[in-house]
Amino acid sequence: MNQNEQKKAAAERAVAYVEEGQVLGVGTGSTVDFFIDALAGAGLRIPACVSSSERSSKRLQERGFRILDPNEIDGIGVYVDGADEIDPGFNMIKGGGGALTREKILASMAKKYVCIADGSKAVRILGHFPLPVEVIPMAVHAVARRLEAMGGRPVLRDFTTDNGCKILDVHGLFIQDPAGLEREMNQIPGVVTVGLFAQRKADVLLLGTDEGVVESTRASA
Ligand SMILES: O=C[C@H](O)[C@H](O)[C@H](O)COP(=O)(O)O
Repeated sequence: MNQNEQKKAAAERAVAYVEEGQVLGVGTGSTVDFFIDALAGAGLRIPACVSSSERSSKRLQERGFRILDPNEIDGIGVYVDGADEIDPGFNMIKGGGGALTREKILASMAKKYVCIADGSKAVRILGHFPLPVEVIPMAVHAVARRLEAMGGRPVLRDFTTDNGCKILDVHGLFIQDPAGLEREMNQIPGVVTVGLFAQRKADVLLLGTDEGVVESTRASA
């Protein structure tokens, strides 16, 4: 299977995790696009969705799904989203599509996070993929200097997020302590969200591979 076929296979498998009658959390990205299409074809009874981006909301609405503001609900049963990298402990780098802040909010509201990805996303150590950091526009230079002092090489993305903020993609990191780095970067004034998901990890991983979809559950310890 090529990369897109792996994404599609993982996305289609995720439909089995959707709980009928419950509000569904939907992330952002090319793998999630496949998921939305598969969901639309499945004919499940889904009262509404909350989504992590304008892009996904639009795709969902075009396929007949109702979108709610997360402020209108108390929690999410299942949240389905992709990842840019995921390590054996299910720590992730996310935000390649720029939706990291809303993704982190929805992931934090969800009982179960189902991660869908192609095989290239599974890594031993996070950091080959540049780490996205969403930043308040007036703090871009100050935050970039702090990230450089931490050993990274931040590059400003030519992009404005759905929240009106900017993204610094931090190259050159070799992330041996994802939770520690997430905490440390979160403390930098002007940082909205770090695209490291080490405090709220995925619970289930559906990984598309040449041999089919490999399904695994995070060890709770
Ligand atoms: O902001 C985007 C998200 O974190 C995506 O889940 C991530 O970038 C993976 O995207 P894709 O499914 O396109 O590889």
